[in-house]
Amino acid sequence: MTPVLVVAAAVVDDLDDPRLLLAARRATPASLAGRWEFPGGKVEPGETPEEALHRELREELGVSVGLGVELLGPDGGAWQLSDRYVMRLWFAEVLEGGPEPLVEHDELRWLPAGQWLDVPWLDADVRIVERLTEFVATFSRGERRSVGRSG
Ligand SMILES: Nc1nc2c([nH]c(=O)n2[C@H]2C[C@H](O)[C@@H](COP(=O)(O)OP(=O)(O)OP(=O)(O)O)O2)c(=O)[nH]1
Repeated sequence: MTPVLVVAAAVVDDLDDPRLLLAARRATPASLAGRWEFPGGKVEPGETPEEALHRELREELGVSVGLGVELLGPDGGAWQLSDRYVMRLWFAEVLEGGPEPLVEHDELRWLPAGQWLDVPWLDADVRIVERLTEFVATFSRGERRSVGRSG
């Protein structure tokens, strides 16, 4: 069976110099409640992944965002979450709105640099947060600190 595509965002305070990372604590379903994740969700038929991501962030957090670069994963460019789900993840910056935990989440937290791994992420997200941390550190050492601005 082809895995379902989930799209999500590493929302940071500033795409040009990311320090704070937004983590969202799941309220549902019971099996995932209390664990932290990247806001996002499944791509609906007829949507591009980027359209789905903008919709999910509006619905879940009440924000509109600008997208940065995609954090490519080891599984054909994506991140296998389980037998059923594969995820693609983009950096994003809030352009308008909250963010607030409107649905699915009961808490949002801006994690400071150096503390991005300090909440109990969903199991499949741990290696992604590790990669994200490395990626941002590499950028910060380079001349250009931006993690992009693509739409
Ligand atoms: N959004 C999101 N889902 C994740 C992450 N890590 C992870 O394992 N998942 C899993 C949890 C879910 O079993 C699955 C689908 O995500 P979802 O439940 O947010 O999708 P959705 O909002 O479209 O769901 P639904 O309520 O419409 O059914 O992906 C993550 O970082 N973000």
